[in-house]
Amino acid sequence: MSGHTWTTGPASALAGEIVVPGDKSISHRAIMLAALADGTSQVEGFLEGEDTRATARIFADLGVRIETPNASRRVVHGVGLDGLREAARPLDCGNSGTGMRLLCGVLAGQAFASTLVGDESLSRRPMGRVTEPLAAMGARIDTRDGGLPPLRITGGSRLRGIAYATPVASAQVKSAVLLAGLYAEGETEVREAHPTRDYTERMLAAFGWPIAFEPGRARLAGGHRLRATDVVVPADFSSAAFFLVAASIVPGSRVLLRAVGLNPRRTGLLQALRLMGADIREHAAREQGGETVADLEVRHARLRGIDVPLDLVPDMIDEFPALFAAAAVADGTTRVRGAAELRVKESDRIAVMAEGLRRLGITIDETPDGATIAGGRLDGGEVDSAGDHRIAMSFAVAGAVARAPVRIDDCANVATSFPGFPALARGIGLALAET
Ligand SMILES: O=C(O)C1=C[C@@H](OP(=O)(O)O)[C@@H](O)[C@H](O)C1
Ligand SMILES: C=C(OP(=O)(O)O)C(=O)O
Repeated sequence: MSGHTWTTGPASALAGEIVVPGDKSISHRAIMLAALADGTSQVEGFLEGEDTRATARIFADLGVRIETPNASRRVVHGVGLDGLREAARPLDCGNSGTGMRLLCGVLAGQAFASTLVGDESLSRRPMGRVTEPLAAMGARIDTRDGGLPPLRITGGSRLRGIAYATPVASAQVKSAVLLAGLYAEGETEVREAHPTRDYTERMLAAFGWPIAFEPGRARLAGGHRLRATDVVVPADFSSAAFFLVAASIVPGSRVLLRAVGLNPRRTGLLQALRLMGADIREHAAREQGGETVADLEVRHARLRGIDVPLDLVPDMIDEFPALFAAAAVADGTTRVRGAAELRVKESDRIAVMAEGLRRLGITIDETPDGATIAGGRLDGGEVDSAGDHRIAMSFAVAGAVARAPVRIDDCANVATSFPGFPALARGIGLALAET
């Protein structure tokens, strides 16, 4: 396991080629759909993170045989849509909102009861956003304190399809409803005011389930089967993001990130960084497992502050901690609005980033749905990641251009999405020590 405290020091030019691990969103979904399919599926490029391993462990607890012939590969012996068995213990989603919310949809359709639990952070995250539409479909799910985990899903309910307009831009909510829709009578439709990542839709289609989808709308009916399919998981853009920012801000840098997934619903940060003046080029764009991937070459550039366009927000929702780090060292002011969702992630990412950047001498004003960040020179100091993987990695990157070492506390959860980050970071020249 990676150390719990990191110290980063000033870095000179970053250089090298790296391959970041597999996409977290796709890895979760690959296990879930392969488990519910008829036949055996291979998953290649599976993210060996704690979040996605928790999902695989849960399906094993539900009676699915999952083999690990080697790291980053899973062989999933699907049990068919109605082949899951009641687990002998509560199902532990760990730190993963994606795992818990998508599983809610799957488990609402089972004949048996299940309990979903999570770690301290996940136990504070809102689940009403999935339990409410699932209840409207006929599911019975009990929560703690009006919407928090643990979740007790009664099972055995007859589900009915619904037409649902999501009140928050959330691929997790959309996916939970669509997955319950597999078990529902009639048609299930989800509409979104702001389109979100469409991996559930794409993967359902790849597993042979009839589904119609376009940005902002997805529609399917119950009563079909999933057919085993091999899945190739591309490298996670959200993990690449830290290196895009690092190489952009450290003078003299040139870093090549190989075969990064560039689903348009994920690459808002790429556009935001380019608006800030970043020099990021895409090479050898190609298809891999139904997704576009490309090699990203990033060179140092002088960044300037921007007003982050509102329509980019859902496409970069996990990248705001990294964007805040870039904004902190850019010339001028960066304004983020329309990003209230950041307050209900693994931590309150607006508050935790603001607190840490202030400790490093940056002026930042919080608003309920964003922040105004005055770019400047970072001092050294001590910051707390609040156990949030993306905050820890963002400060590790920011520390490379601070005047003095930055100590980052509570970094163990980086293993949830990006095991091996410290070694890869050191490999391109970041000075990162773990204790
Ligand atoms: O569907 C997914 O795989 C995810 C959706 C997003 O969450 P929301 O649906 O809560 O926006 C994102 O933050 C998370 O990291 C992964
Ligand atoms: C929000 C995240 O994940 P999840 O919701 O799955 O915990 C994330 O990885 O930044």
